[in-house]
Amino acid sequence: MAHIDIIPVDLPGSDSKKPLKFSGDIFQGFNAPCRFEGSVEQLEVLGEIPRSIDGTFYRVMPDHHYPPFVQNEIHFNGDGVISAFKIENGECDFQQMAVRTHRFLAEKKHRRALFGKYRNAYTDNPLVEGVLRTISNTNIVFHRGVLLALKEDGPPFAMDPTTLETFGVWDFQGQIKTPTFTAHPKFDPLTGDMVCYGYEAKGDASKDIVVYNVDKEGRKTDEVWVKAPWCGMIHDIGITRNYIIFPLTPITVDADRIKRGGNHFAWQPKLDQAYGILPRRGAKSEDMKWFYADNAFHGHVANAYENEEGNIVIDLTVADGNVFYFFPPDESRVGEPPRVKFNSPMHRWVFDPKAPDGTRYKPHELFDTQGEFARSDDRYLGQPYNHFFLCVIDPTKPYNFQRCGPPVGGLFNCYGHFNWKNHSKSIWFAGDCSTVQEPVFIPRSHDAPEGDGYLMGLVNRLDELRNDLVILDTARPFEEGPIAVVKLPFKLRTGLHGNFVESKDIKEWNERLPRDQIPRQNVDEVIKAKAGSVYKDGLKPIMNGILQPAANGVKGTNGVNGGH
Ligand SMILES: C/C=C/c1ccc(O)c(OC)c1
Ligand SMILES: [Fe+2]
Repeated sequence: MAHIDIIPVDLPGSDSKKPLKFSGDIFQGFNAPCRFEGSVEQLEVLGEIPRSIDGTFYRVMPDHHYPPFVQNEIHFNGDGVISAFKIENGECDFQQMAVRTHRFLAEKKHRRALFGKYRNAYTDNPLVEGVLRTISNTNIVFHRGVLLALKEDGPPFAMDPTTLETFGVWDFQGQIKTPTFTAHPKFDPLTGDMVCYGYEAKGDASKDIVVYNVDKEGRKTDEVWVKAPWCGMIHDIGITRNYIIFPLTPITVDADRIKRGGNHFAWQPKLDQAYGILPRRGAKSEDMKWFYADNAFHGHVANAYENEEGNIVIDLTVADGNVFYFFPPDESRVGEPPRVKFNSPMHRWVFDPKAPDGTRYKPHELFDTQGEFARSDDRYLGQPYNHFFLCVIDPTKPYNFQRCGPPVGGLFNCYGHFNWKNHSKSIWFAGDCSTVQEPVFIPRSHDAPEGDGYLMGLVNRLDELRNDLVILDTARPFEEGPIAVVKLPFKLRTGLHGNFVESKDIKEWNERLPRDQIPRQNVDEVIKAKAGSVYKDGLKPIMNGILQPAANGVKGTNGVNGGH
């Protein structure tokens, strides 16, 4: 009788011809891989999309293209995929494309994962030593005719707003070459300036922060290098007319932990939170001041401004524990269950920019709600304002655990409209099988009052494994529900940030900056390994958590079988 050999099972990421298989809890239920690129014209619309909405809602989600080979992989380490909802004449067309990062292209060539842990190059397959490993999965912004897909560990990738084609790394015409660039640049509506920065700007674990101003003509007008009191995450900032505020979160970076193949970040339960204050124009390194407050975890900034006394007001959600459970403290005991419930009200801080470095503060005021992903009317960015919007967690509302399982991506079950003026709240509950993703605010018209317009965002229908794009009218109580629901015939995944871009801005820039004049990256060139980048200290990359000292002067081998 014929004998059938069973082929031994290879490690994921090996050269075997085994078909892809995703396993592990970050790929379950609503967060099952999407990996879709393409378009759907004329999505089904319930209700009516206001005809005055003429533009595209771009948003980004992490979506691993290949199954990871590292243990305890995290959602934040997935390839950036851009979804675009183009709205015109009451209709909506959908388009989706992965950002062609160097990492994505290198893995695509080999048809498997080659990059290891989140922000840890020591865990990569030696095949891709020195290849740029950022994945552009955190924000997507429009800047002078291009979309910039952003992740704070690397430079921006530019894309075509119309086709979602990736042009390549964007260095602002050679003006910005630092290795890291924030996912939260701020656009001042009064001056047209872009305020941006990079932390860990001199490599892993460096305390150096670089801060830039790019003016409305695209010229870099300011560059200042400052030091943080420790190397920690600076994910988002606030700007006022004259200052930049840098929330520094007590989640820190340790070079040795990284070299051992550990996590990039670890939560520090005993460390303060800090706020760096820097003048926006003409600042020198020594102008940076740091204020401190008790340990807590920063969410996103709603807005910031200077009040009549010349003090800095900054509003952001702040949680009372480590929201990033996947970056536990170094000393945390194995098997200790991560905390899942936090208080995360909107915090208002009022800082005196003339107070001495090291001054301690308490929150000035709290807005009683539980939420994250604050948005406000971008026409008022950096100026006195009243309206903000949040993804809200209302634990008193029902959740159908039986049908939906654990709420993937967090139990944000409402959109909220808040007003500082009278502390009013208006809340839409998305339903007992639904959660919501970060919304965008669209003004009703250019001269509409602050906060008057529409809130647009993706709802996860956890029972149907589908997304809806909902539109709420901010002039009506949110309790009345959306005025339009755009039905996507399939599901995406938990996303991060997005922005709405008006069609007229895209058209105008298509004329100012013809697409064929934008240089394109060369795929073969960008995925070529640039040897010696991170391993120069005598260590070679590790796989599956095992450190391997490099043989004298010998670089890592070809990585067959995952390089173990
Ligand atoms: C709320 C999200 C924050 C965030 C911070 C750092 C990251 O690398 C990231 O990747 C998707 C997300
Ligand atoms: Fe963010």
